[in-house]
Amino acid sequence: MRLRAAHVRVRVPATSANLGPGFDALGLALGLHDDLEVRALGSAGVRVDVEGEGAGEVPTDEQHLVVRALRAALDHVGAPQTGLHLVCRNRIPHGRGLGSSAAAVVAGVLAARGLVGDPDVLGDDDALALATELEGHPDNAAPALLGGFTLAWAGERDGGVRAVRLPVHPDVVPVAVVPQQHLSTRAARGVLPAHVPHADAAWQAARAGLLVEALGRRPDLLLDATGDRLHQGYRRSVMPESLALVDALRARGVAAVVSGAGPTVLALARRAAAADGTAGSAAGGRAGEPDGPATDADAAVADAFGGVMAGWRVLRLPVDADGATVRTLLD
Ligand SMILES: Nc1ncnc2c1ncn2[C@@H]1O[C@H](COP(=O)(O)OP(=O)(O)OP(=O)(O)O)[C@@H](O)[C@H]1O
Ligand SMILES: N[C@@H](CCO)C(=O)O
Repeated sequence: MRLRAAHVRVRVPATSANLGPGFDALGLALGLHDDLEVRALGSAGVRVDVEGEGAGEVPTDEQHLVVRALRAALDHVGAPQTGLHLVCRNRIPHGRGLGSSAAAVVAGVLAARGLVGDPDVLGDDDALALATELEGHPDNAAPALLGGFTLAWAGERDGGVRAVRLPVHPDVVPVAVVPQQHLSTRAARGVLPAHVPHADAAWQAARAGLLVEALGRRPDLLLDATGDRLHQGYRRSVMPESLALVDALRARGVAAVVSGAGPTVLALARRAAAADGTAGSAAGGRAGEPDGPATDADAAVADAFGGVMAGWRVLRLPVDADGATVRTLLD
């Protein structure tokens, strides 16, 4: 096995996992992306340049998550290691529940796919298995890789990770309400109990099934379909403001959930019937950030803030239908 390409460009979407009832299983790709450029160098070693999210915070050596995933993928397929120069242009906030770590892992795996340049190597199944192994759970990795709304599970016979894409109704607009506060997934998983009541598991199973129907064909059912009893309540102590916002939005009829391991709140809103063309967002997203169409949740989001959540950003994002992409550059 040899490397057939020396310069590749990768784009990976943000993702929101769980979506309420689908803990560690359901996920949605969002129109907010990290871009990565990788050059294989003749010399050994690694150089990492980071712009945007994570700049000055993430390691810029062999410990960088994209580098670790890329090297793991090269080893996995028996390709040679190489010197690397990475340029990371990051837009996905870190430690906020928008799948930044899965995006970094998937970016590294797809960069390896591009460098190897063999269509039979590191296909989607293999890439998902490897990304899941590195990330620990598949619910962000699957939509980051495949795009859209995904369901991931462990196969009955071999335990291997599988994923399918499910339809999303075109009226659905995900609205991410993103705090400044970081929370690591590790910390948010640390407060979960080892066991949950059987009645809660049964209650949740109905909602997880309903969510597939609601997101695909019946957005009017999204409020019922996004209920959760298996993780969000247990996490209240480590993200009280997020859960207060979820409660306030749900009380106003908005299908709000904790995005991934939080603390971002995700509302699965609907495109407003008569879009008023209003740009901007309830709490003022930053210049240059994506800002989708007006939704039926905008007034509730503005109202639920109550003036106490300064610094939170509201991002109306499209669903990303493409998933991760890799291109080989000739130079
Ligand atoms: N683009 C990146 N480059 C390098 N390291 C990254 C990158 N993105 C994330 N990381 C690492 O992953 C950490 C965040 O991962 P974590 O799983 O805690 O949160 P998340 O992935 O943003 O949220 P969630 O898993 O709940 O969606 C960062 O603090 C950083 O160490
Ligand atoms: N299912 C995961 C998503 C975060 O990566 C969790 O909630 O811990």
